[in-house]
Amino acid sequence: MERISIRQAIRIRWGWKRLAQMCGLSVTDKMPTPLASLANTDGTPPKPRVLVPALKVTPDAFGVMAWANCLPKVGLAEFQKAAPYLADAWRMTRVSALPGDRPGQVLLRGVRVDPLIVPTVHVPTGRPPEEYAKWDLGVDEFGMPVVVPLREVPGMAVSGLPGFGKTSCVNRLVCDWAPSLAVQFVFFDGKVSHAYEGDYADLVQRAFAFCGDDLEQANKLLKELVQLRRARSASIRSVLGVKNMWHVGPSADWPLIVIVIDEAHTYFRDHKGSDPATRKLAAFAADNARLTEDLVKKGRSVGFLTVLTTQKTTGDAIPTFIRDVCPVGLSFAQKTADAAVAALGDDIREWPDASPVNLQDPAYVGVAVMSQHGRPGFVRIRTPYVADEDAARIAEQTARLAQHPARLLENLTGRPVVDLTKPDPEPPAKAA
Ligand SMILES: Nc1ncnc2c1ncn2[C@@H]1O[C@H](COP(=O)(O)OP(=O)(O)OP(=O)(O)O)[C@@H](O)[C@H]1O
Repeated sequence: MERISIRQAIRIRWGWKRLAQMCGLSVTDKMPTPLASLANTDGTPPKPRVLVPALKVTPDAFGVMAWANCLPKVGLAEFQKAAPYLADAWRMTRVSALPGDRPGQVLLRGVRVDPLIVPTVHVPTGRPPEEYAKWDLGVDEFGMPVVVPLREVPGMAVSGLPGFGKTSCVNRLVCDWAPSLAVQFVFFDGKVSHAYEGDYADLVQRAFAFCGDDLEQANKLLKELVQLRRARSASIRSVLGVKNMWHVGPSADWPLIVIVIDEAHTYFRDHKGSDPATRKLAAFAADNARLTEDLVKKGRSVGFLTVLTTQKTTGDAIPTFIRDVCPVGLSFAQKTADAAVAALGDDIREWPDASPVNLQDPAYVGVAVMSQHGRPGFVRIRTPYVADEDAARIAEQTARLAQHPARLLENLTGRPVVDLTKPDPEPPAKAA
């Protein structure tokens, strides 16, 4: 693939001067340079010069990256307008024009093969990540890496039809972060009753707690987590000396707690019926939603990140008061436009090309849609597959790093984590 791209890059470089002029990416400079004026001794008017943007082309497996310098009246907008013609001339599936690495530069990304339909595999290295809370998701439709910073993010919702890669996507995050002592995991898997049955059978070794589809057990574990959240909130100033953990970053003593709630609808779904058993389930579901809301709404500054995955993020699956406070939303294929709106917000209606409804073809297993960071619109991402053996290897290698954050906090404060059933402790009296 790369060899073909090298040949294409050479052809692009050779033909650039002519093509740029034909695509309107040139300017005519009528004013002679001082050197031309000096050289002009016979008095004839100097010829105008045609300037084309300088171009540097680099090939890679998907196609080429080309950096072009802007000229007067030839800027990003002109390159964006010319992109479809460049794609045809360069024999590319798509060419995009983006701002370059520095002002006055434009990056042209040409892809020969569509990166979205080429499945990729990620083999976790087993080394701690260089940066905390950085989520490498995969590549976008132009083969460019997509990274989501999850610092200060309290929650995210991953949705999509069954079998389109939600679990594999979350697996990657867990495998990449598992080698760090500054991250602790807890898994809820609403699809199974016991950890050994489901997708988390191997990863569970790296978690400090696990819960299956039992609503009562989930309620107990969520209560413990809220208890821990409250204990952290009460002691963060005295232990870390700051009000927000992200100002100092997570550490082995005060780790980032990643709560993965897979098949989240299991825990929150409303149970209709008047018999005592159904009423009990409904009460647990309502309480689980309330506790999860607490973790998402109040957990950010004390180091909680809640990851909810479900097939549909409509209000009946994840209560809207939880979904709407998750700043990051990712959607794999969806069946209906309403499901796409629930997952990605109303804006997706204005970007029909990017809608996850178009991803129902099996070629798009592992492809997700996310809103662009700091820009309008949406990005489609090819996420890599993480093999079960690799996930198992990482979990086994890092199992000894799993520690209960409540015990870690008790070591720091010398006090047991407060009981949720007791009222809030009085705030410490202000120093005179
Ligand atoms: N990124 C990917 N690239 C290629 N194939 C993938 C990818 N992710 C998943 N798959 C394939 O799809 C199958 C189902 O993936 P996964 O379990 O992650 O889906 P899911 O959306 O979590 O489904 P469910 O909702 O049923 O749990 C995997 O066994 C794998 O074969």
